[in-house]
Amino acid sequence: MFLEVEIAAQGRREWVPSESVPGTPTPSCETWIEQPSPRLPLPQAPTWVEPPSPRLTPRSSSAGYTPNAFPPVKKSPACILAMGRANPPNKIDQATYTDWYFNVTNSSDKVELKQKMQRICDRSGIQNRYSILTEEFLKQHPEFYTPGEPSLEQRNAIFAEEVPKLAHEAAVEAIREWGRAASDITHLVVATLTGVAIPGADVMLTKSLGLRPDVNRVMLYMLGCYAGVTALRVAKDLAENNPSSRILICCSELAAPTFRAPNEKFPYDLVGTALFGDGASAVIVGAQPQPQIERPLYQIEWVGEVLAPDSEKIIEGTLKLEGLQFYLDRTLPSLVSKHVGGFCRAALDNAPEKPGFNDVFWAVHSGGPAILNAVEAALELHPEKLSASRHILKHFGNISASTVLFVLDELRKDDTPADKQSDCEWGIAVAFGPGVTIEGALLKRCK
Ligand SMILES: CC(C)(COP(=O)(O)OP(=O)(O)OC[C@H]1O[C@@H](n2cnc3c(N)ncnc32)[C@H](O)[C@@H]1OP(=O)(O)O)[C@@H](O)C(=O)NCCC(=O)NCCSC(=O)CC(=O)O
Repeated sequence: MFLEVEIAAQGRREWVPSESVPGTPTPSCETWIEQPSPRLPLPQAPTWVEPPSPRLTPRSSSAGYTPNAFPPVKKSPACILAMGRANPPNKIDQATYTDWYFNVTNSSDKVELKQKMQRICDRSGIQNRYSILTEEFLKQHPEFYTPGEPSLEQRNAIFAEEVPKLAHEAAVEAIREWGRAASDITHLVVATLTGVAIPGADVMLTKSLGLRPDVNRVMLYMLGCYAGVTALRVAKDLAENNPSSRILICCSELAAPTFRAPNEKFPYDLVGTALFGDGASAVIVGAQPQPQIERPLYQIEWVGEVLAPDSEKIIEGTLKLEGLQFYLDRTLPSLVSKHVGGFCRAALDNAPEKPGFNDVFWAVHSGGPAILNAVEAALELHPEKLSASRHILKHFGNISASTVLFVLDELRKDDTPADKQSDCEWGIAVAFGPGVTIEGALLKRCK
């Protein structure tokens, strides 16, 4: 217990422990019980015990995965109303990337590591990707690849500008397609794994896009590659609970946080450096589309996520003075393979006909060829089912949270291999990331 006492000599008042004030009785437990404070009521016996949630029950396998407690909303479901994407202008040629990377980081003498990198690039399924990291940029920022050189502060300062800039471009494209004014956006959901800024990219975007100052913002920092679907989940709830709302989602990702010189101690760095690319995606979500003005693309029927048991150490990011260190365990593809089936089955069971895996269209996070192969094999998918995911991997690499939204965007185009899936009414967007988390959305294509 503390008492406020006057320290006369210094003319000020201070809070001191009651034991140090002469004449103050030491409070006993009984004293407290006799004089309950209205601000600290004694605990009451609980009258209602919450049943255990099936989403929080640890499982040894997803075979017994049961859908979560949120059934699809039947009235005014949220729809994707428009989509946009953006990449920086600098295009990487994957075939020559290894030479470029080892030259620019002054590491060409690391012959074995260079050969390993070439093998990873050759097997990456990537032809091109995009990056803000040009040779000129790196000349100005040697701290990005000088071993032991702190670079967190410089990286963050660059990301604080580049992340909203890229998101802005994607958002402008989405708003243009949507056909309404930016000031009609009521909510903004921004996801990124690239740096931390205060205020964040949500504030910069509000200003640069001319959104209303009272736009309601949600910032999703550091989730990982599944955040594109998390943003859809958040937007779905917002749209369905506020039918006139219009939610702008922006995912903006750069590969630069993990860029550094190759190091024998961290072989998984090579995997990230070979796979990750830069890109931003934007999506506008809303319920009750306005006839003649808004053209819904996909209805978001159900969204959910699940944690794979005991998998916290499979994908780990550590923020260091030298940037973000991203550990990717080699068992990730087999872990995805083990759990994706149960999750996707539960998701599809929310569709009226409970369609089979080959009866729907697929937007799978293009995490790497081994991830896509694992999903294809586990679900026994026909090869064309992942054509949009492989197309995005080939032309953009793994763009973290933006990837799955790039794939969804690709799936609505007529002139790509993805059009083989265009006659499926129902589909799934599914992504993976740290946790290990699997997050997915059941979608219905709008005619
Ligand atoms: C890296 C690959 C492209 C390599 O292709 P293959 O598997 O066909 O080829 P391969 O087995 O010969 O592997 C080539 C070389 O890479 C090495 N290698 C493979 N995976 C590795 C890993 N995780 N860590 C360190 N090294 C690895 C192999 O040992 C081999 O080295 P050597 O030749 O010397 O024997 C593929 O394995 C892949 O797609 N892996 C999954 C990548 C991944 O984890 N993606 C998710 C990113 S995280 C994400 O998307 C979510 C998020 O960020 O939130």
